[in-house]
Amino acid sequence: MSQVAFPFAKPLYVMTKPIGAVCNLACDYCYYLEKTNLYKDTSKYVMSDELLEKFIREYIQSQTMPQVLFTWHGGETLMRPLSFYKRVMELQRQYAGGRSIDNCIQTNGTLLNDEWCEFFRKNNWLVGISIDGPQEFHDEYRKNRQGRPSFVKVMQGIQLLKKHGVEWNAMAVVNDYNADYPLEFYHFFKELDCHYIQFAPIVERLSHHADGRHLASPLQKGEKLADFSVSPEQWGNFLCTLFDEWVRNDVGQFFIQLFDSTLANWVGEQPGVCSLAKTCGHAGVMEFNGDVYSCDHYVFPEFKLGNIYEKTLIEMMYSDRQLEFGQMKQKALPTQCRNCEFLFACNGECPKNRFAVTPDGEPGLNYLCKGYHQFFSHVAPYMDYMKRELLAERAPANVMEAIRRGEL
Ligand SMILES: C[S@@+](CC[C@H](N)C(=O)[O-])C[C@H]1O[C@@H](n2cnc3c(N)ncnc32)[C@H](O)[C@@H]1O
Ligand code: SF4
Ligand code: SF4
Ligand code: SF4
Repeated sequence: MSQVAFPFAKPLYVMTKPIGAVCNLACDYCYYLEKTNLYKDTSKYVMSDELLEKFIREYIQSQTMPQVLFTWHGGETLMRPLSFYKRVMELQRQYAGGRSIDNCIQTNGTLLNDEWCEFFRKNNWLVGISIDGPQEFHDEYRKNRQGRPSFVKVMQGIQLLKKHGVEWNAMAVVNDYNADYPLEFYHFFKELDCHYIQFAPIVERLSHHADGRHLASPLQKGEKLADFSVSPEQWGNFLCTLFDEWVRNDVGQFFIQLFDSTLANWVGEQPGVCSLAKTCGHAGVMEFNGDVYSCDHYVFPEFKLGNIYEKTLIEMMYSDRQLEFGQMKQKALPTQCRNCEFLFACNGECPKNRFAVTPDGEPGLNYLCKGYHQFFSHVAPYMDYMKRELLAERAPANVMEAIRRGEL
């Protein structure tokens, strides 16, 4: 058995895939859908009741903190019946042992109905809805297998969540198609009265695997970029334009995860988004059959940590392999990043995107580097201002007034 670090100052965090990669949609850019190919000997990608109970018990008992966060992820989480999640609640109550338990669930929103919403409201679940902005942008890639778009259903789902007073936030991806319209995008979310927004860049490379998967593993070199990927220039312009609007009008009202995380790094706090953190490996993933992987974006055979029937969650999440996976983010930084004035904010971003080469030929540069560098340079004076306000125990939102006074 590998060495296990104990006790833990941080919560142990493992996202769960109760229906594996199975989904009622087939979004063109999805990194997860093709993971069913890893489990070809199964026809049912469904977590058993036995595994669910084992996971819930062990997950709760592995925590050293009084709060426990469960995250239900997919595939499409709502393809499990409501009875599955009612059972989750039952088991959590049974094994809570005095801890306070929170749940969040990520969904495409198309299967929501009154019953689901009542359940989420009653049990205080946080619902993450994937929606890529206005209809034209969303429907470009978020379709079902027959090519039918999903926007109308997602919007019906959001209306139901609102009607029932369910707490929800939006997850939007930025791709080649929607990246040039940051303000249309942002206004759409503001009109929806969505105050917590996560924007994630789409970066994927194509490859051929014998089992039928077609997205490249981070270990593969020289693979072709997928057309739906956002370009570094688009990403930089998207973030800067969005930031300009937000910093003038919406600080403290609308929370854009990447901006909050940038500010966190500016003041030396832990950022909320892993891509800007110093290390990786804090969030594992457990598949429907108990297989545990290093990260949701590293569900590849070479990054499997084991199976919960063979090793404990603690053994896997605190194994040497996982600790190395976490450190690799820093250790593998190219010289350009090590010398970069914004390393403290960027940390070289996600290692999965580090397939570019620096101008002097060193591999391992982040493909989005140019976009991030543009963004950090652009926001630096505002971040400096907000940092000063925070350090003086004043509200960072004062930055808006400073801009109006012409100080920035
Ligand atoms: C894989 S889905 C699973 C949960 C659920 N089916 C949903 O769509 O919300 C989780 C999130 O990943 C996003 N996503 C899909 N493919 C992506 C990719 N290639 N890169 C980054 N995010 C991606 C989706 O838009 C979604 O917000
Ligand atoms: S709805 Fe979610 S899991 Fe399904 S294809 Fe789209 S992004 Fe992937
Ligand atoms: S590999 Fe990327 S997605 Fe995974 S923890 Fe690291 S930064 Fe986050
Ligand atoms: S901006 Fe570019 S050079 Fe600087 S840390 Fe980020 S990826 Fe590296």
